[in-house]
Amino acid sequence: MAALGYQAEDTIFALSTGIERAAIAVLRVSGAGSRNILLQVCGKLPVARKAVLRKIWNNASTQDDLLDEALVLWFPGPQNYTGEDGFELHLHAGPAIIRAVSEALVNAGARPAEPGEFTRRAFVNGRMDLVEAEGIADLVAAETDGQRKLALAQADGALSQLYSGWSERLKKILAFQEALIDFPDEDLPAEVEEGINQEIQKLQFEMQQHIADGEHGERIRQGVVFAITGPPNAGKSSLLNWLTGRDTAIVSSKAGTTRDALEAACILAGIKVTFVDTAGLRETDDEIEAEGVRRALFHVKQADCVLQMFPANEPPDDIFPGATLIGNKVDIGEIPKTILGKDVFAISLKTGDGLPELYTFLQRKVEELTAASASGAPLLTRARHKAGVQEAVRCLHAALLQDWPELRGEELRLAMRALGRLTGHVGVEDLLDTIFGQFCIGK
Ligand SMILES: Nc1nc2c(c(=O)[nH]1)N(C=O)[C@@H](CNc1ccc(C(=O)N[C@@H](CCC(=O)O)C(=O)O)cc1)CN2
Ligand SMILES: Nc1nc2c(ncn2[C@@H]2O[C@H](COP(=O)(O)OP(=O)(O)OP(=O)(O)O)[C@@H](O)[C@H]2O)c(=O)[nH]1
Repeated sequence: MAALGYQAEDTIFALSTGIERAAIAVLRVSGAGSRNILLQVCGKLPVARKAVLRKIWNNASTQDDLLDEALVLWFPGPQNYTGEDGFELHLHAGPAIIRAVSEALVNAGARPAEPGEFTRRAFVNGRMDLVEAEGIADLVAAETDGQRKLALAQADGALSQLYSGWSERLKKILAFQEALIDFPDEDLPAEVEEGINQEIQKLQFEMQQHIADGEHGERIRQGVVFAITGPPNAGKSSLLNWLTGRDTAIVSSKAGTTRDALEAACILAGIKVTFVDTAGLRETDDEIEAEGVRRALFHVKQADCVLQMFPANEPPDDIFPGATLIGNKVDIGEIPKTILGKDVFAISLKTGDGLPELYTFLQRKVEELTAASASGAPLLTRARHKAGVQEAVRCLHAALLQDWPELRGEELRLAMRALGRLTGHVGVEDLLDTIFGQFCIGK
């Protein structure tokens, strides 16, 4: 199973806790040499899976170099995270202690782990599939409640079950299909073929629905993007600063202050939301400002939602398709209730008028953009999953068009293969370096 250059037989170690100042540091060790290495640094094997207080030595047999007194956990394989022997040292987190104990582990035969190598071993040893492993990476990186829930469902196997459930159903279809090939002369009822077609169509529909809902999963994982646009001096920077509670953007009364797109993120309704404050949109001879306007248009096109702002007494003539209209500075002038039939939020960033209503609206919008699937099925979260499911849909489509049972069976097998590559049950050696290289060290 191991990819070229991947050393599965080494015993690896890493600092699994953060590198900033902390009270405790966990060094995690995994691999066949764990037992001997643990004996060398702490003398005696603790009871399995129980925390015990032990002295840590450079070499326990001579007891001449005491490094720390720490909690030690012995995790014999295969019933543990990686599926191979391992242990943990919960040390006092002084950098000198971490360095000295790391050196002792190297002296005893361990080597530093590559990013994601513990989880890669868990995958290689059959403790989890690829989709679950990706869920663990997302769990470690989760900053918002939305990301946490999504990653947990994935790490717990909900998404894997969806994919392996589809595989199982394909396997059944294939079995019926084989029966049609093997017994062409037996009068198999016409319903069998009809049933096969219906089941393929049903699968295809569910997969397409999963891809469509997947946009929400990708938004939860990567964040929703709101572009704030409008003429110079509308108050875009002021809105951005209010939304994020920080002085991110320069606010000034000189029109054209914001020339480049400025980004700031906050958490709304449990979701990461990035607001992009774009340059004021206007005709300009200034080359730098013109570039700013070009970038603004780019961000507006990319955004999940556009907030189009204008100052009192200057309602826009054009509305971006789908934009939410916000009229600012209601404290100094007129703001129409609607423009071209669209509702307008009248606010004042100076007095705070209308801001609670706008905030509630933005929360609703975020919820709408990241809502769970109607079927309750777990959401797709990555481009890799989307590509895999799309490939399976393509094969099912080809199978439906295929009259020859043998060729149709081949398309069904290709669809199964696409799903198998998702969970890592078939040929993924070429993918592993890319997937696990994105993890942090110690995971
Ligand atoms: N100190 C510490 N905390 C940690 C981890 C760790 O490795 N060390 N984890 C690591 O990422 C996570 C917990 N994940 C784990 C997953 C499985 C097993 C494990 O030993 N599983 C066995 C036995 C299960 C049982 O006792 O019920 C198994 O599944 O067979 C341990 C930790 C989060 N917290
Ligand atoms: N009276 C009043 N002034 C406001 C309000 N909101 C913002 N301003 C002022 O309007 C000016 C422009 O605000 P900005 O937030 O810099 O506007 P902008 O749209 O980012 O402008 P550019 O950077 O030029 O694109 C500043 O002097 C703000 O203090 C408001 O609700 N009422």
